[in-house]
Amino acid sequence: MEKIKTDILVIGGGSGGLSVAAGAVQMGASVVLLEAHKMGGDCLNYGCVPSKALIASAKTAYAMSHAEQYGIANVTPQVNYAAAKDHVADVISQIEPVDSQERFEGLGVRVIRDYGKFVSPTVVEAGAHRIEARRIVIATGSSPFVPPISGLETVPYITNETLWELREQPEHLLVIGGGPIGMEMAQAHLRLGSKVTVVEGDRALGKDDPEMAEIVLDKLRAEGLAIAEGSNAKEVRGTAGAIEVETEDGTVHKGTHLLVAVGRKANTDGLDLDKAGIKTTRSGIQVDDSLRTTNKKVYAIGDVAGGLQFTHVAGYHAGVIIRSMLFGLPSKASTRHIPWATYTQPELAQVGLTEAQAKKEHGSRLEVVRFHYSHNDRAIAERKTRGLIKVMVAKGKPVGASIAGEQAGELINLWALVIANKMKMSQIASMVAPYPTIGELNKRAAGAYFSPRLFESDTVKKVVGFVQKWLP
Ligand SMILES: Cc1cc2nc3c(=O)[nH]c(=O)nc-3n(C[C@H](O)[C@H](O)[C@H](O)COP(=O)(O)OP(=O)(O)OC[C@H]3O[C@@H](n4cnc5c(N)ncnc54)[C@H](O)[C@@H]3O)c2cc1C
Ligand SMILES: NC(=O)c1ccc[n+]([C@@H]2O[C@H](COP(=O)([O-])OP(=O)(O)OC[C@H]3O[C@@H](n4cnc5c(N)ncnc54)[C@H](O)[C@@H]3O)[C@@H](O)[C@H]2O)c1
Repeated sequence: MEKIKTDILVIGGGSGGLSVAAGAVQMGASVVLLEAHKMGGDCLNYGCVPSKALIASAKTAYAMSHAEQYGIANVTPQVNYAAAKDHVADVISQIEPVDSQERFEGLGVRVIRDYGKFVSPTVVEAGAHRIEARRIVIATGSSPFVPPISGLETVPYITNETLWELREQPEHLLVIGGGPIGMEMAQAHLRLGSKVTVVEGDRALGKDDPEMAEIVLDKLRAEGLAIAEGSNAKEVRGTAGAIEVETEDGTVHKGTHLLVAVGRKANTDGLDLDKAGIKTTRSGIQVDDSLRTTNKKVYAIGDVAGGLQFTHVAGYHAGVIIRSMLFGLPSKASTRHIPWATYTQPELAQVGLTEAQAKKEHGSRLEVVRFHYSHNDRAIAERKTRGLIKVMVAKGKPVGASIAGEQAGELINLWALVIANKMKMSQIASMVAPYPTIGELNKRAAGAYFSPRLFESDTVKKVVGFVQKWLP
């Protein structure tokens, strides 16, 4: 058994772990990184990257069959599902070097490709290595949650881990779960030519503002997606190619393939957390505001910490703990300014408070401004007028923004900056945006906030009238 002493030990080489390792080693700490499976974790190998690559194939197919509105004949795309998966694999391979063992070793990180488990509060064992560290970071991510649906264990089903290996195009894909994974993959498959049925126990895209989610769901339905909401899957049966999902109300949905996307389970099994005095909750490892576990020398970040589960959150967490681990400075994680986006078309994005949350928090002080995509010239030119931006404002400052529409995931960036820095609506209104861009929507939302103050105010009218009388 090789004994290693290090400043920082990172368990898990995904979005969170790699960010900590790269940052810490480049600032002078000695770092050991354990990765039991693939460098890059879920995002690169089974999550964000492959899903967005498949969405790109699906968008292309959809554009080909909906070209007529631009004066180009519609064509039926000849989809080669296996080739689309080759495209997905190629995209992963282009990004892979950034997360590779070679790159991290080049930075000075000692990378051990083995599974880590605690043997004491400051010592972790990984294969033939025993690593003692001053600070330990658990960044082991999450895995697909397999729900206790009767019969599921007997039926072949796909998760986000196995979807990318599937080469035969599903004739009819059944999706259990209408969250971001379910809806992104449902629309992608629909546009690639599969029939798709989503079975959702509650409300599809249920973590987002219902008014905004409905804009996206309307479009998905119009494209031909079958979405059964309020339909909890109770039983699954059948064999490969002939699968049935029965919901609690007795409805039976039939399909050829089944994708299960009902949320995530934190990867804590096998870490022997009890040997290090680390407690867990139902959603993951218990952490305080500074992302410390119940063992003060151990931090947990990213999906395993059980909060918002996004790559940019794992990266943000890395920054928060580097400040405290390397410089001993107080550092707290907040969720207030964290945006997210779902990459259906139209996209759905959120930062800060939703309208309902803002009403609860700010009551009568809250003003909600809305601006529709149908008034944006670029959206009209592109024929992408389905969409809405909604900004929640309290005392002149945005406290939340929700966007459904073309490039919502890009547009939300501005509001993430504004909310993170507690900026005012007047600062957005003073921005000059190039014409004609979809991005003008952001400025027009600020305009919608000020318009009534300027154009419907008797005082303004009186002042202008008075000045005009006297101006030479
Ligand atoms: C289909 C899908 C699409 C997604 N799309 C997006 C998106 O568009 N945008 C977005 O922001 N987020 C997206 N996400 C979420 C994103 O992938 C995760 O939030 C992110 O990967 C979490 O990073 P992490 O570092 O916490 O965990 P991971 O990236 O999963 O990394 C954890 C790593 O730890 C390793 N590991 C686990 N246990 C051990 C152990 N004991 N010893 C050693 N190594 C271990 C694992 O092998 C893994 O490599 C998506 C997720 C899925 C499933
Ligand atoms: N664009 C992105 O950033 C992106 C994309 C995909 C995933 N992700 C991340 O991955 C996480 C997990 O995504 P997800 O979609 O698996 O989870 P989710 O928790 O967001 O959604 C799961 C859905 O499944 C439903 N459900 C649960 N049990 C059911 C049952 N028996 N029958 C029918 N419906 C059932 C739930 O009501 C819920 O709506 C997300 O929360 C997000 O953090 C992000």
